[in-house]
Amino acid sequence: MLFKGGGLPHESLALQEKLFGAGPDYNFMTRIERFKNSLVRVQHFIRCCARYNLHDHADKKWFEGVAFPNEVSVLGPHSGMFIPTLKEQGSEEQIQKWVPQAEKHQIMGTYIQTELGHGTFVRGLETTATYDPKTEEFILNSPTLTSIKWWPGGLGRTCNFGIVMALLYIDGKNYGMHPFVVQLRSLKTHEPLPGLTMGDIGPKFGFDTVDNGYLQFNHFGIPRENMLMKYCQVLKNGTYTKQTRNPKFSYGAMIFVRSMVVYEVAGQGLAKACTIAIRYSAIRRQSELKKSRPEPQILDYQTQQYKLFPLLALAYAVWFTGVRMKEIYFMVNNEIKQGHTERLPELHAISSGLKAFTTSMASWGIERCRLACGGHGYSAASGLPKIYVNATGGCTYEGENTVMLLQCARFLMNIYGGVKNGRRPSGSVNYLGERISSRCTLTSEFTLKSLADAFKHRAARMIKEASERLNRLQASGNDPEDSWNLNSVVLTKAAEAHCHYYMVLVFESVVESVEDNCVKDILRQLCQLLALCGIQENSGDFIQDGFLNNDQLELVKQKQLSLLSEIRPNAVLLVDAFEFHDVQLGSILGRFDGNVYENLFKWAKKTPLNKPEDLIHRLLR
Ligand SMILES: CC/C=C\C/C=C\C/C=C\C/C=C\C/C=C\C/C=C\CCCCC(=O)SCCNC(=O)CCNC(=O)[C@H](O)C(C)(C)COP(=O)(O)OP(=O)(O)OC[C@H]1O[C@@H](n2cnc3c(N)ncnc32)[C@H](O)[C@@H]1OP(=O)(O)O
Ligand SMILES: Cc1cc2nc3c(=O)[nH]c(=O)nc-3n(C[C@H](O)[C@H](O)[C@H](O)COP(=O)(O)OP(=O)(O)OC[C@H]3O[C@@H](n4cnc5c(N)ncnc54)[C@H](O)[C@@H]3O)c2cc1C
Repeated sequence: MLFKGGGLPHESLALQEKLFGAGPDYNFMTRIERFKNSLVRVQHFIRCCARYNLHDHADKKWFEGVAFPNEVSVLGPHSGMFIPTLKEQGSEEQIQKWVPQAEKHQIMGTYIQTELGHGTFVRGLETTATYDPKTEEFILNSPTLTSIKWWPGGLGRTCNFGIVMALLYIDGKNYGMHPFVVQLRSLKTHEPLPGLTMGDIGPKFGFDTVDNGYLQFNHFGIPRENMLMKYCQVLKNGTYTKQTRNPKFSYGAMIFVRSMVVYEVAGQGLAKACTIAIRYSAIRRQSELKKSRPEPQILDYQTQQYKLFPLLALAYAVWFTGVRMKEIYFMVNNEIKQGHTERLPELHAISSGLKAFTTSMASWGIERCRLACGGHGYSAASGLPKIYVNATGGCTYEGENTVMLLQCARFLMNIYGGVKNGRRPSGSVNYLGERISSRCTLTSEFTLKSLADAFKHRAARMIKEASERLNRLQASGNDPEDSWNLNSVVLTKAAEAHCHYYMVLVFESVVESVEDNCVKDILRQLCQLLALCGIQENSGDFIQDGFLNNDQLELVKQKQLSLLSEIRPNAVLLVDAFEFHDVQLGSILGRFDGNVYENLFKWAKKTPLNKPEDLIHRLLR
């Protein structure tokens, strides 16, 4: 079982629940109906968790995949950010107080950080939490219009609790950003508590099932015990204490979600889109390949294969990379819990870089899948619009992608600078300490090692050049900040090259680990295609320093084209192997039984615009 691990039993359980599998069609609902319908499913999900004894995060995730297909429910911020932040940043006492209630959904929480005026620049956030030793309270306040909290999922109508990130002030001194547990709504009436102005921020590009909200504090008091105090404490008399700690620990929730997004959002979204487009391309017949012969499946056109098979390879690559990213997160997080924080900067860099690289690629790939489905791809019946709006949110939330690439680049520059001063890098950047061959070893055999080496060369060269350019900009009189900005396009490209290499390397290692020779051969073809397409699309990067020559580029093109024919017989099986149930795809084009046309017709007949009593009918009569 290449993909699912222990998931199937929970998926089957979820599929037995009538409320999840059937019910009203999402595409025919208004935004409010979508939101209400999601809340109904949230409540049912909570009942199911109790009934089936689902406590483990991973088990719940399998269930959620069926209960909330291609959408985020209010449980996302609750279980993905509120609970993890309590667990990671709360003292033992605080964990005991809030986590059990949160896990039983007796309280529902969210993560409240972004403000109207600032999302990216966390140090620019303005909400204040001022300690008053007389009342032993923190007074939360929104001093400006731009300080109003804006965007948190579930804040608008649903959540009664939140973790608020605010600037801690004691005796007029600013101690920086800290997390506070805040009760937002009455547990009896569900009304916002006095001193809070809150609501939903309005319709969005997607995320209709989540009430992203706003929140304004008017000198709102919370008990001293509500600051999360694992790493820092404010004593009753206002004394501030902290353990020797990295101040970036309070950014831990962001690292967690970024690490999960690679698999949960980018990997799943692209794999679903490929499943839909490739299955449909095997059903759809159009035009003539040969005169007087039956119309071919559109998947037999080389151009269609050229559109879709590189995306299929990418979907496998992002999936594997997402699984690896989760493993790294849990490994390094365990080290950190034991006091070893050395790998935090690397974790921050790789999770930021991969979150950005994979969500951008997936977002672009899902749109290409839609285009590859022709007219029917544009219909909501394809399921692709919903998958797209959900996945493309990942390019912005949890750190805007360009900003995240620059964070990754910052780490790469630090490491490269260290190497110049004789330090040995390790982990995901150990190659920066190697002597990189300037001669390309690619031959027509295209071994995975030689392909990965080509990406290693490209990443190492681009990082080196970005670093040298930065130094030159400074040497010519620019200050460090201006030099950084004047170099930032080059820096983002260096970070992308690093992430691209990492992804090829992960895919290569998965192929090498497979024992079944048949599966191994097929995965090798996909991995080759991924790498060859990467070389061709970025050919300038590979020829700029003479690493690759024109003859080799021609070989790359030839091999790419021959791989398309080699992959064709297995293409549908390769998407079936993701094992998405029809409920999870939400697509008529991607139905497992291939019965596309009959169901498109049935679906169109159900559209609300066809209802006879409709106002439009009366207007047109
Ligand atoms: C098996 C499975 C198990 C579990 C799965 C269960 C649950 C999963 C559930 C959910 C997750 C999965 C999927 C998600 C699905 C749906 C998502 C649903 C909803 C969406 C939620 C979205 C929520 C949000 O968006 S919350 C708001 C997020 N906001 C941001 O991300 C803001 C971005 N900005 C920043 O991060 C920073 O401010 C900045 C990095 C841009 C700041 O830069 P600046 O240069 O100003 O940095 P400084 O603060 O000064 O830092 C200087 C040094 O510190 C380093 N640094 C920065 N950040 C970090 C960090 N986080 N950690 C470590 N180090 C950091 C920085 O690099 C500098 O280092 P240097 O050494 O000085 O160079
Ligand atoms: C669907 C969704 C859900 C969300 N959920 C939550 C939530 O639950 N909780 C929460 O607190 N927040 C949430 N957010 C907010 C989200 O985290 C922020 O929108 C995100 O971090 C981006 O910040 P921003 O909006 O300030 O973008 P901006 O920083 O204003 O970005 C605008 C442009 O400026 C550029 N830019 C900004 N800074 C730099 C820089 N230093 N260098 C180069 N370019 C730069 C960016 O690249 C981008 O092109 C959510 C957002 C969305 C879309």
